[in-house]
Amino acid sequence: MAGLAEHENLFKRRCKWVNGPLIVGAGPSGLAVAACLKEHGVPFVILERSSCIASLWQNRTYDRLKLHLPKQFCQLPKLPFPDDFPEYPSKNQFIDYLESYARHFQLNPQFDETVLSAKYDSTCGMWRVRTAVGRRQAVGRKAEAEYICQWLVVATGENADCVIPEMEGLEKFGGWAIHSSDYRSGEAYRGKQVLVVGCGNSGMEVAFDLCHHNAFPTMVVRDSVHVLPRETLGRSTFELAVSLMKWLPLKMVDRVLLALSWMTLGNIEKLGIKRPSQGPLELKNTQGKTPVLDIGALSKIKSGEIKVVPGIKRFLHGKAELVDHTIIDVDSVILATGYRSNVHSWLQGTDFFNKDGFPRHPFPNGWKGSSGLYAVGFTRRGLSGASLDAVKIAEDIGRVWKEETRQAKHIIACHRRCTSQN
Ligand SMILES: Cc1cc2nc3c(=O)[nH]c(=O)nc-3n(C[C@H](O)[C@H](O)[C@H](O)COP(=O)(O)OP(=O)(O)OC[C@H]3O[C@@H](n4cnc5c(N)ncnc54)[C@H](O)[C@@H]3O)c2cc1C
Ligand SMILES: NC(=O)C1=CN([C@@H]2O[C@H](COP(=O)(O)OP(=O)(O)OC[C@H]3O[C@@H](n4cnc5c(N)ncnc54)[C@H](OP(=O)(O)O)[C@@H]3O)[C@@H](O)[C@H]2O)C=CC1
Ligand SMILES: O=C(O)C(=O)Cc1c[nH]c2ccccc12
Repeated sequence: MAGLAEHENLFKRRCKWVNGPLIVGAGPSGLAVAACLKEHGVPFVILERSSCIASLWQNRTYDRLKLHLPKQFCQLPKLPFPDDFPEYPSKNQFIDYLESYARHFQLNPQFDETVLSAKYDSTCGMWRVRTAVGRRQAVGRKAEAEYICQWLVVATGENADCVIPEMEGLEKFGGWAIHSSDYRSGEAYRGKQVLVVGCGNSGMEVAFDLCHHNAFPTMVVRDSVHVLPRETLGRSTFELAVSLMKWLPLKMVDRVLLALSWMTLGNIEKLGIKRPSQGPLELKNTQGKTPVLDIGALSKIKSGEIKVVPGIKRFLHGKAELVDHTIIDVDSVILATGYRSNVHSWLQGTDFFNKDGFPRHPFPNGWKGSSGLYAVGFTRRGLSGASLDAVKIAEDIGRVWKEETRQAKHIIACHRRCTSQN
């Protein structure tokens, strides 16, 4: 009976055959794979839950945001940034580039379509992907669709959902409490005591922006973090690290980076910011924890404009109690507590992804699963990692596509010959 009900559901949904791969997500990763597939002559469908490309960049970032790696590490395959872009493009320049990238390659994602589930059907050797069609905020029942495809490319990103930790008493706090992805600028916080929870790149940059709007930020550093200057000796620290990696082992590069950071930033432990025991690149590679590339927050911490406090024990009305039992006044809270992958909420029946929604096999082996499954943008290596994945995936699918097309043409030609002879 369950089988019959499932069949009836299938007929109620719109069912579509995808000629080529189905790509889930129209962020930089999904766009990069699609552009590379175009170059190989492979058709595809891109599904995107929001109403625009690169929704993380367009809808969930603050105004002050700039790329924090130099531009050559952030451009997508096959189309470089315009020559007049600065070393660190602004968020709007990056969005303009992505829009022109999508136009140039005529990628045309299907917007407002959220993938609800995807499962490999071994009886037909195809992926079955269920979606909800319509705006996320739309009221009423949404239409559903089902796609059948040979290849499934997961491009939903490392930052698909916000991490909002459970914090005792937050419901009693009474003031504004938002995630950093909802923060645009410090304009609305002028003169306010703002508690920024988290000290990754988002926490640091939000606290820095708040200073520029005459708010009074206090940043929670519950554990440890690496802070590196964005530039060392007039050169990008990241670029320097990439160059050193060609000659030195990772641990040695970490030591050089830490020595150079000490020269530029001084001893940050004196400011209440403990450094992790692993080096910055080692920590990024093993745990995915990105070092902070400082654009000015540290000097605000030194000057006392940004205060640093240890972890939070609980919230009270208009206040926060810290783990050292100090109680501080707080008008607003910004949770710069990071993001997580959402792959587990929709991809079923495969152990290719681990419990955190990242490929089980780390870089450079996490881009290809079995049965036509691929992952792009889960290398914890930012946009350059996504570009590397995209090129490999398109080559791999392109090879099979070419062979299958050749075989299909051969069969059609044989069929034509047979029918013309009879
Ligand atoms: C604030 C911020 C700044 C960053 N700056 C840099 C930088 O300077 N340099 C760098 O290299 N990296 C940077 N990163 C890393 C970042 O991960 C990449 O920049 C990039 O956005 C990743 O692209 P993506 O396409 O993999 O993921 P995303 O940009 O997150 O795109 C994924 C897309 O999938 C869609 N999606 C998710 N779930 C579904 C579903 N179920 N159905 C349909 N669609 C779905 C989402 O709506 C989204 O549009 C930054 C990240 C953040 C948060
Ligand atoms: N300019 C740029 O290009 C920018 C890039 N980014 C990138 O975006 C990605 C996400 O960055 P970000 O949003 O900062 O997230 P991260 O995951 O890097 O940082 C989250 C922070 O929140 C802290 N945290 C989590 N839960 C709690 C809690 N309950 N109490 C106290 N602290 C908590 C974490 O501490 P702990 O480590 O102890 O868990 C950590 O300091 C990164 O890759 C980053 O590099 C972000 C902003 C700007
Ligand atoms: O900004 C990010 O989140 C990135 O992942 C970019 C990035 C890739 N490798 C790094 C090493 C050090 C600092 C940032 C990055």
